[in-house]
Amino acid sequence: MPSLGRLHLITDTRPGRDPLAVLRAALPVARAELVVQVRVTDDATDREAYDLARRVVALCARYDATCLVNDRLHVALAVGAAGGHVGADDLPAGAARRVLGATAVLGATAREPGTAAEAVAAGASYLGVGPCNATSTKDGLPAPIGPAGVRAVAAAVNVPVVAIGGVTAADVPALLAAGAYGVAVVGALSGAADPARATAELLGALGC
Ligand SMILES: Cc1ncc(COP(=O)(O)OP(=O)(O)O)c(N)n1
Ligand SMILES: Cc1ncsc1CCOP(=O)(O)O
Ligand SMILES: [Mg+2]
Repeated sequence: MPSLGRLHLITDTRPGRDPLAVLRAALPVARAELVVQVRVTDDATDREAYDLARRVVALCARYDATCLVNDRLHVALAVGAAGGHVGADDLPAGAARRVLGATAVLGATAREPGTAAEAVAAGASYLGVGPCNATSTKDGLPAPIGPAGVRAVAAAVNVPVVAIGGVTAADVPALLAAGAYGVAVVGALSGAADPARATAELLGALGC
């Protein structure tokens, strides 16, 4: 399996956003370093998730980028995505691994070392760790864990740790120093005036 990309772009399907335009800007810059996670709002239908994921898989294939699907693993399988990402309200990591198969990329959300180690033992191949900072992109999150929280999780596992939550290029050096392998962003790219440039800034900070 090729190594996991370090820059994870999570689709922003909120009203007024254009996730495919952001993706088209980011892909030529980040290419195989980009992991695109198709994340739709909870009220989106499976058909809407499928239609978006199918288009993302096709775009990613042109650049050797990786497409994952958040939550809806049946959609991941249906579109031939490389894998999926699950959290506390989704299938447990072990069940997700059984659904996706042994070779798929499987991300699991973790905020502290104990649950992180459990997720890895159950089959997670990377961890999404956060929220690192405050974010307006997702409601109901616990308090930010900052680089210190990322450090605690990274020290407890032997899979890539992807830091998430209000992450900007300015945060990346401290997150890497804490043991993060990469970062996952919504707003830093979706809200950027120039998403291609913002992609290049994030990659530069990641040392890619
Ligand atoms: C890389 C990454 N990390 C964490 C999450 C959050 O997943 P989850 O806790 O299941 O919340 P939702 O994204 O499903 O609302 C993620 N998606 N990606
Ligand atoms: C889905 C998710 N899970 C934890 S924070 C977050 C949102 C990340 O978005 P942003 O990069 O805009 O803070
Ligand atoms: Mg989820």
